[in-house]
Amino acid sequence: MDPSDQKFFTVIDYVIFAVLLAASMAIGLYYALSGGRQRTTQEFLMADRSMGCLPVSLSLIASFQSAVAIIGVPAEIYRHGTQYWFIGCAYILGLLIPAHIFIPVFYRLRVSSAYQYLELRFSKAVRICGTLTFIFQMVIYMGVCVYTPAFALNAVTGFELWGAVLATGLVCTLYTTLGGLKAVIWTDVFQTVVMFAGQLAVIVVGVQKTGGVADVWRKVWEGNRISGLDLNPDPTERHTFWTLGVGGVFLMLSLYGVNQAQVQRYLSSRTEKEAVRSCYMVFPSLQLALALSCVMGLVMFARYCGEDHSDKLASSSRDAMVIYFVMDMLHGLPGLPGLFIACLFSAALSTISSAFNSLATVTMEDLIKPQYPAMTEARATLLSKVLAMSYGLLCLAMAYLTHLMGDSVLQVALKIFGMVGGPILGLFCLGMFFPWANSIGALVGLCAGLVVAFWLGIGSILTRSTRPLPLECSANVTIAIQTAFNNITLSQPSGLKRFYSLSYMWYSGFNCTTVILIGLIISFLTGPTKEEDVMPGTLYPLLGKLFCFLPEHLKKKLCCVTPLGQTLAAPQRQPSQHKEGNGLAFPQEDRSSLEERESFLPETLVEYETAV
Ligand SMILES: O=C(O)CCCC[C@@H]1SC[C@@H]2NC(=O)N[C@@H]21
Ligand code: NA
Repeated sequence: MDPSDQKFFTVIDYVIFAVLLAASMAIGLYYALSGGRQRTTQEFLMADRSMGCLPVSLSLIASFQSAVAIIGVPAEIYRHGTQYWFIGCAYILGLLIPAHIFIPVFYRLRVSSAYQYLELRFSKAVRICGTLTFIFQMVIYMGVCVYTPAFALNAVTGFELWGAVLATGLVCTLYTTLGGLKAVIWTDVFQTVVMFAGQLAVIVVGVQKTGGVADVWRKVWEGNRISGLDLNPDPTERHTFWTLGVGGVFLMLSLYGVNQAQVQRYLSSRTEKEAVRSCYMVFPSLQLALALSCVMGLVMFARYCGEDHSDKLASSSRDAMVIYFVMDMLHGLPGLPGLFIACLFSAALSTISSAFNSLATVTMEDLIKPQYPAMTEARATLLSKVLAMSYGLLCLAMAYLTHLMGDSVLQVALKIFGMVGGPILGLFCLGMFFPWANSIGALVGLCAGLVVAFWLGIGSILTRSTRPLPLECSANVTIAIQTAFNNITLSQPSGLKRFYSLSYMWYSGFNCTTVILIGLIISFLTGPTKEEDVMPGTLYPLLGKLFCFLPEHLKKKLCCVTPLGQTLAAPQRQPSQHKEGNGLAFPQEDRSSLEERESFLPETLVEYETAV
């Protein structure tokens, strides 16, 4: 099927795509004109802290399930087999730890941005560095997310590339700017449904066109795409149970534990229990999303492995071949290509809108408001909208930068999370689990972690050794030859080369550990913080729980055993606060008022304790 002459899209397909954009716009407009009409930052950025756990859980998934996963994961499965599916094992701890450690800490401090925690625990400088690192990470990630669907479509169907990027970027910027977090969450819900529907349609049609489930399974099995449990402990092995199941936990924590986009959703929940429940509800839907994209890769393998499509497939980039497969399956079924396009752009829009909104929030809360505490609510809300708009335009520029990256988009996205998200995760862990850590240690730890992360990341790109091609799709090659082929041990890299060949799935864990180690060493060298000097509510007694077998007096000396801080009541009005309404008051109070607030036990804490 030659892309040029095929008429891919009938009118109905364009209509479906247009309906998706229009529906997203409508939701944005609805929230701009209803409720508080987005007149306060409390509503615009925090959805009035009124959200239920179902929309929040679907929005949590949508934030980091973009076209990158929908295109990148099937391409991954097609080339390397189902080893990647083991990342699903990382979802267990990757969601339990955020639910029972990070959410309680953030929720009880009643912060609006995750980085306020860093000021409470360390200092304003640490907060600003954390915020800037987050902004850097999300701006690059946004570029990948806008670019992926548009580029892949253009490569296969000639679908107007920059027109699609502009349409996506503008529609997304508009409804995010108009409707705030409420609009972003509800469009995420709608877009997640479209995302699942589109992938399901491709799988059903694909299986049916490839001779049914039995045939698909046989072809996939013979092409040995079903990877077994690979327990190879070698950390330079790209995908094994350890790199995905354990390394993946750190990746998940950097996203679902401390990433502002997710923290903002937890904080927009009605109660702490709702936030914890929404985190639990992410698990089944995330497994479903992973299964859909993996099965899509298997069906694609079954479809093409027998026949020789390698010339056409090889011509387009590895990621675009997924679109090639989809168009091959769906063309001639009016409406379905349009549904998949809508699915692709829904995945992109829901991620980009979350990124815009979280970027506007942290820029407002962490960089601007502390400088202008007397800013009026109206001006602050207007500025937040201007920020959402400007981040939208910046993202289009980043999309062009992605054009130059060239690697598989899934790999690029996961590397960004590992290189930048890992150190941020390390910063929060340093603050929450180690009472001795001080501000200097945190700052030096973060900087050192970022330097090492970029040294490793860039080093791995520059020294990318041409590993033996993975199992090619020649079904008739006997497994013996394949395994022999795969076991060709390249001259095992040594020293620095070995360091550069660390699997990218270990980046999050490696960089997080670097920040913690360096942060602790510097803290001890510059005078460790005493536990009683730490702001209450900013420590989690992880070490106390891990060493629960130690006698009490040893535990007291060794590590913090203070129970987790209590839910602090809604922040009192402060003289410095602006006149209208109680905007995003965050705990700038001095220690005394915090202790005073600690005195009573607000309902949410009791509720939470009984729930868990
Ligand atoms: O889809 C993307 O935009 C990024 C790729 C997936 C990011 C990680 S992988 C583990 C977790 N599961 C998801 O669906 N997203 C995150
Ligand atoms: Na998404």
